[in-house]
Amino acid sequence: MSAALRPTLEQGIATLGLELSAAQVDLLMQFLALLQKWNKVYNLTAVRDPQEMLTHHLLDSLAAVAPLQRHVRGLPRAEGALVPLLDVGSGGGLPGVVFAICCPEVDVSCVDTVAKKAAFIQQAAASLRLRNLHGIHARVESLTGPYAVVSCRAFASLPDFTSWSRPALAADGIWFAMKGKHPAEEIAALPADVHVFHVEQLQVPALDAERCIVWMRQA
Ligand SMILES: C[S@@+](CC[C@H](N)C(=O)[O-])C[C@H]1O[C@@H](n2cnc3c(N)ncnc32)[C@H](O)[C@@H]1O
Repeated sequence: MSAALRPTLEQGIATLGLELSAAQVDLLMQFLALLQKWNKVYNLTAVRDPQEMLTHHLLDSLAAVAPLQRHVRGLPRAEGALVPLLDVGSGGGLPGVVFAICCPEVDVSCVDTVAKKAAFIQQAAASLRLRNLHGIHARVESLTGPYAVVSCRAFASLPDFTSWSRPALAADGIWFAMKGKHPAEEIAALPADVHVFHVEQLQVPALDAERCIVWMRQA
């Protein structure tokens, strides 16, 4: 059934200007199928309609891929070394699994307090053969890094996200928070030692909604 959604996915990828191989598109479709299958058992996301899963989850996460790639490709790193990224409160793997599929140069750890969600990520890593994807069952507050990038989507307020994940962030790392409309009040509530250096507007294909990435670093 989800094969019928492939043209919409491919159209979205083209609109976003992403250069993904046919194998990566296959993996995104397989991930969508896994999410649909295991959502019935594990209750991974409230979104149940496959078309809506594609637009609200996959395309929404894909909209953040080019900004992430731009950042990661600008980082100095030894040849073959992967950039460690922690996706906080990843739930059913959004955006973490999408990042692992689209950015092989990034090593993605998805942390969630709910055991079955972390187990789903481990299962997805095994069945999609993604060696750069890991599920961690923990509270983010208990993790230490260092991660060069700490991301989240639909997780918590910016003050909570940054204070809970600060021990996991590398000294020169960045926070990458996916948000709806510009979160001016949350930004105003951040402590002085968290510096917002960019709020980047995103356009999600086939979704008429406001989206942005709040880029932050330790001041
Ligand atoms: C609203 S869901 C968002 C899931 C996913 N990021 C998405 O965009 O669909 C928030 C997730 O954060 C997890 N969570 C809440 N508090 C957490 C904590 N302190 N550490 C790690 N995960 C947490 C929840 O279990 C839940 O799966």
